[in-house]
Amino acid sequence: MPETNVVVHSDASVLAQAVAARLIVKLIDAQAARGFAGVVLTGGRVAAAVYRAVRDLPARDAVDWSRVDVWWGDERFLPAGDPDRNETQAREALLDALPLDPARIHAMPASDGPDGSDPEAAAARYARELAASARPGTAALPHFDVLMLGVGEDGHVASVFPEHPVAYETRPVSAVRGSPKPPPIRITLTIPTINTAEEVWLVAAGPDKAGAVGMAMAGAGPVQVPAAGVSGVERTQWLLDRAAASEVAPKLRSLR
Ligand SMILES: O=C(O)[C@H](O)[C@@H](O)[C@H](O)[C@H](O)COP(=O)(O)O
Repeated sequence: MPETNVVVHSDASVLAQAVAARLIVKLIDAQAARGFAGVVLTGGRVAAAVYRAVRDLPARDAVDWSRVDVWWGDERFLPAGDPDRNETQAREALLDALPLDPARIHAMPASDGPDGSDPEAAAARYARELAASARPGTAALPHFDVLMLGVGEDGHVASVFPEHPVAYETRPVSAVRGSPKPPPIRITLTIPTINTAEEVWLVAAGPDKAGAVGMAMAGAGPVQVPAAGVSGVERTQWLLDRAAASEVAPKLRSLR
């Protein structure tokens, strides 16, 4: 039976440190169990703080980074190297400091890549890349040990926005046009794909996220609040600071 944990930390800085430590342990355990680990990164300020905390933790060297597959949950559809790309920000905050196998860093296509400015073609390309790394016996997806998500003020996760057509998508990867959060064109894993991850971590900090987090945990619909529609096969972790947890029913919290 999948479980849901809610862990509330005192502030955004402690949250980032705690999530970084949790991620390192998760990757170590995954490698001990299966020899490799798959992590799905996201974008945003909270995620970037976690990446910097991982970079600065000496325990990071306990992970065999050469056997970690790095995927993205979503990407802003911009030219390669654009500072607003989630890949660019993750590389600057963490990945460039790690002895990763470049072939195991699976960035989503850029808008100046092989598919040019066609986000649908780029989304299809990423779906093929996922399928090429799929677990034996599954159709289309690799094993994601942990899939990280930020939470938007409107309740979006990755680039699945409330009431947006992408919230109904069942294909593994989708283009997103008209994103309410700039830039307007993105690529995203869809909710069904997100929900194949062994663990889904929703990481949120600050009072502006309290409403979305509160609604998601109070049973809002997944189209109105996409954060309500995600869960890990084994575990869903809500990793919050006190401000983001301020509208979560006290009985659902485990204060740290
Ligand atoms: O491309 C993006 O912007 C992210 O993938 C997005 O889903 C982000 O995680 C949330 O909007 C939270 O962002 P903050 O942590 O900056 O609030």
